[in-house]
Amino acid sequence: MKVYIIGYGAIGKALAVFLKREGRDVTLLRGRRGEGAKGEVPLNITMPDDTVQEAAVEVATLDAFGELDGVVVLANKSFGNRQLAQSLVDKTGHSPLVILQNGLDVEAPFLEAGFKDVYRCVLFATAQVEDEMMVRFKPVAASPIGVIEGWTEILSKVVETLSTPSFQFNAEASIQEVIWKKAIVNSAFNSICPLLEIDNGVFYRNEEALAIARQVIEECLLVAKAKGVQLELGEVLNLLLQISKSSDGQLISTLQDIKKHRPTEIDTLNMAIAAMADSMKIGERVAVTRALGKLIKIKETVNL
Ligand SMILES: NC(=O)C1=CN([C@@H]2O[C@H](COP(=O)(O)OP(=O)(O)OC[C@H]3O[C@@H](n4cnc5c(N)ncnc54)[C@H](OP(=O)(O)O)[C@@H]3O)[C@@H](O)[C@H]2O)C=CC1
Ligand SMILES: CC(C)(CO)C(=O)C(=O)O
Repeated sequence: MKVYIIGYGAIGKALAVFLKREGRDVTLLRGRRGEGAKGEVPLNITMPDDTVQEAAVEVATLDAFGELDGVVVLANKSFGNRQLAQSLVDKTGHSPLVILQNGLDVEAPFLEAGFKDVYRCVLFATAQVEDEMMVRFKPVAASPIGVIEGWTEILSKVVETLSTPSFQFNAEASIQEVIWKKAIVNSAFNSICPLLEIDNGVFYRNEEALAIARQVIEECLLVAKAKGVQLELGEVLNLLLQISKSSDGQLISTLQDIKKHRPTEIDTLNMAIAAMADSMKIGERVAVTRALGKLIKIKETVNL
């Protein structure tokens, strides 16, 4: 199956190089319409052992294609989803749409636009753009993909099509639990670290920062529970500490975005949790999560 990856960023470039090197048919599409021309671009991915994987990948714009027939992977930032859903709705036909993004309800714009074959991936890998042609990539574990709307047979095909030795995926039956667990952890990382202007290791180095993260997690767990997703405090705290240790010294995406004067994904993290809590009339129970999210919104706006 042909693979179209939307989003010429860290994750999109890494995935495209690994697929190309395995001989798969892959095209990287610019997420923002009209930017960039069609052609082969040499991309380099630096692995944790400092070896470099290189491939020339076809890069094109979305408007170069009338139809996208294959697997369509979204590796763009979630704030672009509403506009992308409109650009893609008449192009994808029965092609499965696989969303590789952090956050809650990121699939909503596609479901509302009538997409019928939608899969969600929770990424357990980190990628950082070093320069336009170079990305540093670190796999942490296989990244689970689950069905939002679609079929388990197609899910298996998607997992097989996207997996390579360097970037592995697996099929996950309980994807909502994994989505929530990661989104809760991100609501702590992506708000507290940028506000402190500090790297991800802060939670295992500093007890007071960890105490605030714990408050965020406790609040988010109430919302998850009200949504029918049961998670234990201990398992979410463990994931936070595990990521804090394994990405010690690295800057979370929201802090990188703020430093580069770009919009952030906080609307699909803390602000999404606050909005869900409001809609279930438990808005007053997520005061810390909401306040941290609002501070990020202010930091983002004054910085743009
Ligand atoms: N990098 C990481 O370590 C991790 C990333 N993730 C998630 O993966 C997703 C991709 O992240 P990452 O690759 O790091 O992000 P990058 O910022 O590196 O790349 C994202 C790409 O999204 C596209 N984009 C930006 N704005 C818009 C828009 N308004 N509409 C459409 N497309 C847009 C751009 O591509 P173009 O130039 O083609 O427009 C951009 O290069 C995010 O949801 C992130 O949270 C999750 C875990 C780890
Ligand atoms: C927490 C982390 C680093 C894990 O991959 C992440 O999700 C991000 O960079 O946004």
